[in-house]
Order: sequence, then C-alpha cells, then structure tokens
Amino acid sequence: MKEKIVIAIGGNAIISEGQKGTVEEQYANISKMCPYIADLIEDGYRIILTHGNGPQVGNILLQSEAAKDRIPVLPIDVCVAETQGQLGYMIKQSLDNLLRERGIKKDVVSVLSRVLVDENDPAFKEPTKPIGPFYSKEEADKIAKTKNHAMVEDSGRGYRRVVPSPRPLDIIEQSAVKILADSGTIVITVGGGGIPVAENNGMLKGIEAVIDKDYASSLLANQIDADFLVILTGVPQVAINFGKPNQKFLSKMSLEEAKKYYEEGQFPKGSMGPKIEAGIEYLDRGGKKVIITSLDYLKDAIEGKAGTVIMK
Ligand SMILES: Nc1ncnc2c1ncn2[C@@H]1O[C@H](COP(=O)(O)OP(=O)(O)O)[C@@H](O)[C@H]1O
Ligand SMILES: NC(=O)OP(=O)(O)O
Repeated sequence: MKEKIVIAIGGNAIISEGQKGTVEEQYANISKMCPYIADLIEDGYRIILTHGNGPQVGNILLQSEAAKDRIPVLPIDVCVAETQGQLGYMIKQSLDNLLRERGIKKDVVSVLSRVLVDENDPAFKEPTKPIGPFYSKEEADKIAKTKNHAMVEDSGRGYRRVVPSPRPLDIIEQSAVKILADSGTIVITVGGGGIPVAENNGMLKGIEAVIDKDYASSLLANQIDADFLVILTGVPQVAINFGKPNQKFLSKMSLEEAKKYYEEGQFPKGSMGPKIEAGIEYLDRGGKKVIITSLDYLKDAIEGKAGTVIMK
C-alpha cells in the first residue's frame, strides 16, 4: 500500500456559491468530487477524508429554530453530529458506488468523531465561524436584533451568522481512525471539524461551537501518523499578493517562508489564513508535507507536478 493521506475537502466542494444546498445539489457536487478520490484509491493510497460543514450546520440550526414552537431546539454540537451523519452518508454512498462501478473492493466507512476543546478558549467570547446561508445587510441586521445572533460580512459574498470556533486539542476517535486507515479502509471523519466536546472531571460533554475543519484535519494527520496532509480548496495553488497585479502563485514554500508570508498578512483570516496556519501547525508538530490545491489538480499535486507544497 502507498502513503496514508489526510485530505480535507473545502466547504464549497459540497455546496457551491449561489446554491441553496438541496440534497440533489450536494449529491451532484459530491459525485463530481469522487472520481478524483477514487483515482487515488485505485493507485493504492490510503485515504482519510475530512470535510467542512458550515452551510449544512447552519441550515440544520435554522430548521430546528423554525420548529421551536413544537420541537425543542437542538444544541450546536448535536447539529454538527447530524452534519457528520448526513455528509458522511452522502460521500460514502457516492464513493462506494463509484468503487463498485470500477470493480474496486474497498470498505468506505464514516466515523462520527468528537474533538476535545477548551471551554475557556477565548474563541467563545468572539464568534468567528460563518455558518448557514448568506443574507443581505438589512436581513443580517434584523436577525442580529431579533435573534441576538452574531452576524458578519463573509469574504464579499454577503452576511452570515457566526458561532464560536475553538481550537481542536485532541481527536477522541484517533486510534480507531488509525486502525481503520492502516488496514486499508477508506475513512470519512472529523467532518465539520469534529463534534466539540470538553472534559469535566474526566468525563466528556458536548459544547456548542463549530471547529475549523482545516485545524482539526491538521491535528488528525499528526495523530494518525499520516504521510502528508492535503488541503483542497477553490484554487490550484497558493499565491502571494493574491488578487493584486503582482500576484505570484507558488509551487513550494519552506516552513519558514510560509510563516514569514503568514506574518506579513499574505493569507486572509477568513479564507486562506486558516489553511496555511493549519499546515504550519502540522509541520511544527512533526508532519512531513502539506499540499494545498484544488480537486482537479489533486493527483498531479500528489505526484509532485502541481499544487503548492509546504515542507520544512
Ligand atoms: N493568498 C492566497 N492564495 C490563494 N488563494 C487565496 C489567497 N488568499 C485568499 N484566497 C482565496 O481563498 C479561497 C479559499 O478559502 P475558502 O473559500 O474560504 O475555503 P474553502 O475551500 O475551505 O471553503 C481560495 O479559493 C481563494 O479564492
Ligand atoms: N467546520 C468547517 O470548517 O466548515 P467549513 O469548511 O464549511 O467552513
């Protein structure tokens, strides 16, 4: 078997900008994504897939709040668990069917996973994780006033609700994920950054937050001894001076260069910033290689022919 790779799938790979997020739309997007993953499985790589859940977790919360007169509102950790279930199912169904079509016998499992956070993480005082649909400024102001939700402008695309996003400290199900991945099973896990839990007298309890999937995927990659971490997003490569006339796409960055560019503010907080920081943290914790690219360049990037590679 070839290398063990954690692949983090960007939120917009499952619900694209402008889509409502119907199940049909999500299946259509997932089935566009699966051939790229199946190619790697066919080549013998051991794959652990993680995914975002911002749009989906916000939608579940909205559904729950809309029915609050009849049915008790769900806490956010339970909504995150629901997104792991629904997205894990949809990805598994699509990937499994594709592998069957290609005559590849491989188990694909989704592991509901909890991720330890610190209840005193400063993130609880300052919500930053955008979830759910986009609103106009007027709609957002009204929601902020009537529902007391924190709302922010999200990367020029409209306004969204934001919830606390504490740092992941430990992937509770890491051993099970490692055993499965090492045995050649394709694992879907740490969806939506994982279900946030905190420790209290040695016991775990659910916490209302949404963890960033790039930070959680980075930690998972270290904890299961992955050979490398791949972060998939909307661009084939990372750039410096992004969007400016002197924009320059990079095929590789040393860890030191990544840190320098990050400090210079080359990577915005709401988009590329967390991906670069997640990569830096993975390498600082002993990881070997990080690749940032888009789905269509995935295979080439793994073969060293595309993407942006960050290494020590
Ligand atoms: N320096 C940069 N290099 C490349 N892309 C960047 C850079 N800064 C911001 N971006 C933008 O950030 C996007 C990735 O962030 P985002 O869309 O929030 O992630 P996700 O794919 O996880 O949903 C890229 O598609 C690109 O449009
Ligand atoms: N939980 C999370 O990081 O989701 P998105 O990638 O959809 O923002």
